[in-house]
Amino acid sequence: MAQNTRLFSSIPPLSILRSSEKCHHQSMATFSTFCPSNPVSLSRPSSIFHHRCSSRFLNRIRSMSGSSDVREHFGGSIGFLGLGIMGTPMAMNLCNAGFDVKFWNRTQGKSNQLTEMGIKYMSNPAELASTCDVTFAMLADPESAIEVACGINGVASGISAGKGYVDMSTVDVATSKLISEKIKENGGLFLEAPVSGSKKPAEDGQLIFLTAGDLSLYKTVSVLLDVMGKSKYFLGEVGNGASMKLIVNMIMGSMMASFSEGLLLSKKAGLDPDILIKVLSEGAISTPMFSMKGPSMVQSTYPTAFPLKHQQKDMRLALGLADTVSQPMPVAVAANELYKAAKAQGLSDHDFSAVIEALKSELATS
Ligand SMILES: NC(=O)C1=CN([C@@H]2O[C@H](COP(=O)(O)OP(=O)(O)OC[C@H]3O[C@@H](n4cnc5c(N)ncnc54)[C@H](OP(=O)(O)O)[C@@H]3O)[C@@H](O)[C@H]2O)C=CC1
Ligand SMILES: O=CC(=O)O
Repeated sequence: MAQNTRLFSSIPPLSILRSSEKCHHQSMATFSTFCPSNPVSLSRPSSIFHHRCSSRFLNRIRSMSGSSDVREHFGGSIGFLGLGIMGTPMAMNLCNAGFDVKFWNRTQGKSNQLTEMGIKYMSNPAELASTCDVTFAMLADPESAIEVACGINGVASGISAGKGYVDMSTVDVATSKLISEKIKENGGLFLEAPVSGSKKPAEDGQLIFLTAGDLSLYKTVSVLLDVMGKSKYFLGEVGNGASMKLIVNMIMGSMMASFSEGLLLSKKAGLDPDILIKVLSEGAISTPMFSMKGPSMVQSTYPTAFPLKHQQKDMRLALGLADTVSQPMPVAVAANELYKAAKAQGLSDHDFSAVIEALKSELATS
């Protein structure tokens, strides 16, 4: 107990500001971007904010599709880099809400859906960043995030004063800081904004943004984050968003490994795994992840929403984060070994729930 007190007392107090209505931020006048007629006062100084979108306001923004209203909230042009499982629906939501969107993807052929919607393809990230007011990226991993931002014809070589770069890829703190420095050296503003939520929340505009970095850019793009998501946090210094995301995904990855173990044990013990899923859904450890992924796991099918290779990347990066603060991570280390084994079995591009296959292989050889 005493140890816990010491651990948490070293963390600055979080004054997370909540709003039940998107336009009724209870304590922050500076965040009235969407609702200028609704100024509110700053009750406590803080660099950490949380805004929840009210469905009423969200529906209004979404119903503005194609209308000029939406441009009153953000009149600039938007670049989008990385049209994978997540990037494609996110870019489509921005376009459907009436914003002016252009894009680039490494493999041009994968983005036909967007070209068919009339979204213009730019020849490289530098050209995209130089012609857009704000450029978003949703890339696979630290390597691709660095290459696209800092490489030849990268965002940093196209960006200039007043333009913003928002990197939503899940990366580690060092990568995010490196990209931030490069963008700032070239006069741009930087916001890291990894997301919690998978393919379906991306399609439905229900993501949770974990942002950090330039506060003015956060304010500028708030309306765009609200089109793509249901909730957003501003967590202060660059690196805090990355860390928060890695911790969330480390927990998720460990939970999935443990869930897999339970499903297999129920079967071995002569129980029906489908009933286990039902029991879990009714109790205190109920989670949408178990209810949504469990039935297909029982059928040994893993339709990809969150690729297993990305979950293993997040486990690895979260363990790296723990290393920097010398925290032992026995549960996550064990789970990471399973994801590595699943990758070695060729399951990288399957959904991360395919980690159960690595356990099945262990059982078969034990
Ligand atoms: N899927 C999910 O449920 C979630 C994913 N995330 C995170 O979001 C990010 C994107 O995930 P997701 O959309 O699933 O991933 P995908 O694997 O579907 O897409 C990855 C994207 O990165 C691009 N890319 C990969 N390597 C390079 C490179 N070297 N240079 C340029 N572009 C590259 C790919 O381009 P190309 O088409 O050419 O291959 C593609 O556009 C990841 O960081 C992931 O961890 C976060 C929340 C949920
Ligand atoms: O990063 C994955 C997610 O589901 O969140």
